[in-house]
This record gives sequence, C-alpha cells and structure tokens, in this order.
Amino acid sequence: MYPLFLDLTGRRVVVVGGGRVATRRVGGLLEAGAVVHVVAPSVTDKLSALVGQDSVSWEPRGYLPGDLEGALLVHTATGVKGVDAQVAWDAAAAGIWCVNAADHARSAAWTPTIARGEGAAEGIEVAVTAGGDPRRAVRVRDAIADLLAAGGLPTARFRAAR
Ligand SMILES: C[C@@]1(CC(=O)O)C2=NC(=C\c3[nH]c(c(CCC(=O)O)c3CC(=O)O)Cc3[nH]c(c(CC(=O)O)c3CCC(=O)O)/C=C3\N/C(=C\2)[C@@H](CCC(=O)O)[C@]3(C)CC(=O)O)/[C@H]1CCC(=O)O
Ligand SMILES: NC(=O)c1ccc[n+]([C@@H]2O[C@H](COP(=O)([O-])OP(=O)(O)OC[C@H]3O[C@@H](n4cnc5c(N)ncnc54)[C@H](O)[C@@H]3O)[C@@H](O)[C@H]2O)c1
Repeated sequence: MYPLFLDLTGRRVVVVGGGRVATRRVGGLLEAGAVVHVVAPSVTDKLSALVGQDSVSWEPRGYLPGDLEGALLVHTATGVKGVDAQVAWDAAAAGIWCVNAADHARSAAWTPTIARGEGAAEGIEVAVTAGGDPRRAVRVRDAIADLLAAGGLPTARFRAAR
C-alpha cells in the first residue's frame, strides 16, 4: 500500500450504497471538499439529510454500469458482495481508484482511520492502517488522538498554518 493524502476539492466521487458505511464515507469525503454522487435504492436518514447540500446528489436505484463516469474515486459498500465486486471491476477497467468495503483483497485503495489534532495540535492528521484489521487500527488511532490531546507529541510549528 502507498499512503497519500488526496486533495478532493471539487473532484467527483461516486459512492455505491447508502447504508451506515456509505454514510460514514460520504461524511469524510465532504470534509475533503469532494462532489459526491450516491447510487443506492435507499439511504440512511443521516445521508438523506446531506443530499440537500449542493455537493451531494443521490440516484435512488441500484448500481448500473456507467454510474462511475467522470469519477476520480469510488467507494462501494452495498452489502452485496457481487455488486461490490462488479463496481470494483468496472472502476479498475476505467482506471478509477475504488475502495471495496466488502473485500480487502479486492480493494484497490483502503480508508485509514484518522487521529486529528486540535488546539496546539491543529493541522496534524495521523492516518492509521492495520493491514486489514480496522478495529485494531481504531485502537491505535485512539491512543494517538489521546497523546495529541494531552500535548504528548512534538507539535510545535516550523511554518505558518496553511
Ligand atoms: C478504518 C475504517 C475507516 C472507515 O471505514 O471510514 C475501515 N473500517 C472501519 C470500521 C469497520 N470495518 C469493519 C467493521 C466491523 C467489525 C470488524 O469486522 O472488525 C468496522 C467497525 C465499524 O464499522 O464500526 C468490517 C470490515 N472492513 C473491511 C471489511 C472487508 C474485509 O476485511 O475484507 C470488513 C468485513 C465486512 C464484512 O464482514 O462483510 C475492509 C476495510 N475496512 C477499512 C477501513 C479498510 C482497512 C483499513 C485497515 O485495516 O487498516 C478496508 C480494507 C477497506 C475500506 O473499507 O476502506 C473504519 C474505522 C472507522 C473509524 O475511524 O472509527
Ligand atoms: N469497510 C468497512 O468499514 C465496513 C464496516 C462494516 C461493514 N462493511 C461492509 O460494508 C457492507 C455495507 O455495510 P452497511 O452497514 O452500510 O450496510 P447496509 O445494509 O446498511 O447498507 C447497504 C446499502 O447498499 C444499498 N444497496 C443494496 N444493493 C445495492 C445495489 N445493487 N446498488 C447500489 N446500492 C445498493 C442499500 O440500499 C443500502 O443503502 C457490509 O455488508 C460489509 O460487507 C464494511
């Protein structure tokens, strides 16, 4: 795996699925400035509330080939392994990065968990992966977040905040 932080400002991201996992992903994508298009027969109330925003659209139906057009990145989390595999396959064929929430071995990209600093640690973001064991990653993330909050890491700036 090759870690990167992506500037998604104004970039189109397609999310296939509208459940708990998709809702979490849409939240993070919006924070990163992405323009998000959701394809799912139904969405959570929380996601439905986000669909009112300019940067989120929702196609209320199942996935169809062609839905990924124009996307830079795709997340698929339908709970139907065959559909997620199809989306991952279509994305790969189109040269689009795809996170497959159902199958780490067939996921071209993985979502890390993030510890974000506040106050004196504002601007620090530590992304954690645990090789495909997300709850393990979350525990390490929490420990780092605690350290950041307690001032236990060297967060002094050498450049002005951007
Ligand atoms: C970090 C986090 C980011 C996020 O989702 O935002 C994330 N998963 C989180 C939570 C979580 N995931 C799962 C559970 C249920 C409990 C359990 O199974 O443990 C919970 C807990 C919950 O949901 O509360 C199940 C699960 N996850 C994957 C599979 C498929 C597989 O393993 O093959 C299955 C089995 C599905 C099934 O059974 O069908 C796959 C992936 N999950 C990843 C990321 C990538 C690997 C990152 C890494 O390991 O470093 C990867 C490869 C791809 C991706 O999805 O990006 C997020 C923590 C959010 C936070 O920050 O709090
Ligand atoms: N990677 C992770 O972080 C993680 C965590 C937990 C679970 N999972 C996996 O993600 C899946 C989804 O989890 P969830 O809790 O969001 O499930 P969920 O059942 O709440 O949501 C599934 C969503 O997919 C939609 N959907 C179903 N068929 C579809 C289709 N053909 N096209 C488009 N959308 C379709 C449904 O309408 C619903 O909105 C789980 O089954 C599991 O495989 C991944």
